[in-house]
Amino acid sequence: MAGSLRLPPMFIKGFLRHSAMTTTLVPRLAMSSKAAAAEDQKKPLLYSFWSSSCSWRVRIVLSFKGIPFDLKPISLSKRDTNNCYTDEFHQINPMQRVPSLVIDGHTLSDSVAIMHYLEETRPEHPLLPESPYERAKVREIVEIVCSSIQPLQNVGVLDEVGDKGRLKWAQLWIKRGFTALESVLSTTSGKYSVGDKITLADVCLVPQVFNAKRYKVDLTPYPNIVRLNEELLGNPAFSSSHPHTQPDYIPKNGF
Ligand SMILES: O=C(O)/C=C/C(=O)CC(=O)CC(=O)O
Repeated sequence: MAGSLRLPPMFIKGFLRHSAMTTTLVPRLAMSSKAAAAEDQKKPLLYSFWSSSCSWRVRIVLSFKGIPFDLKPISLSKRDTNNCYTDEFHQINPMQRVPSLVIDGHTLSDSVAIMHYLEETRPEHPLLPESPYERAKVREIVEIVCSSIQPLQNVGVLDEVGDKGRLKWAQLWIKRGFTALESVLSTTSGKYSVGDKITLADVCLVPQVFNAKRYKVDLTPYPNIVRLNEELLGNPAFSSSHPHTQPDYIPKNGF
């Protein structure tokens, strides 16, 4: 895992705000300037927004696999000047949302595609189990979050729903999906969502719980989800990439 993960979050946050926004703090401090320049050249660039659950998925995978990267904040809000709705950003992400990752000479978009690319090209610290059955269960959980929950409650959809109904709408789809997830997890989970190793299922679960809290969903009916979320937030790959550690994080309404 990335060597920066043991630094206190406040140090990381302060450093990121005033530096090149890289997650490779400790390795870089120990590097010669020539080695650091070579490292910079091949480092992936992640376009990310602090509150985007899809961006957090990719940050977790990069951290878990120990892949150093640079980060460029792109906002999902039209009110911000660095928003994703510019012609320039359209060239990077045709859906005009985050995340996008520039890596190996390619520009990739859509968090699930990016996660699989990283898993296939950087198999160290695997995030898919070996058994086909367990892989299928991981993919089932990934699908529940990434197809049946998050797309129905993302900011673009909620903006269309409007201020009056947005909280109720977000809660409806999160609760529906969490009821299914809770049932799946009751048969698949060990220490983590599928067995005792961290997988892509966990990578998708934690950011979705963050969204659930944001939209004030009562998590009492979902004890497995709550237990797994607490366990995973103790892992450095999840805590170091948390939205509240991001350089573009703006505390708002206590969230
Ligand atoms: O890359 C994806 O899988 C999806 C991205 C989005 O829907 C944008 C986003 O991050 C919205 C959110 O999580 O609030």
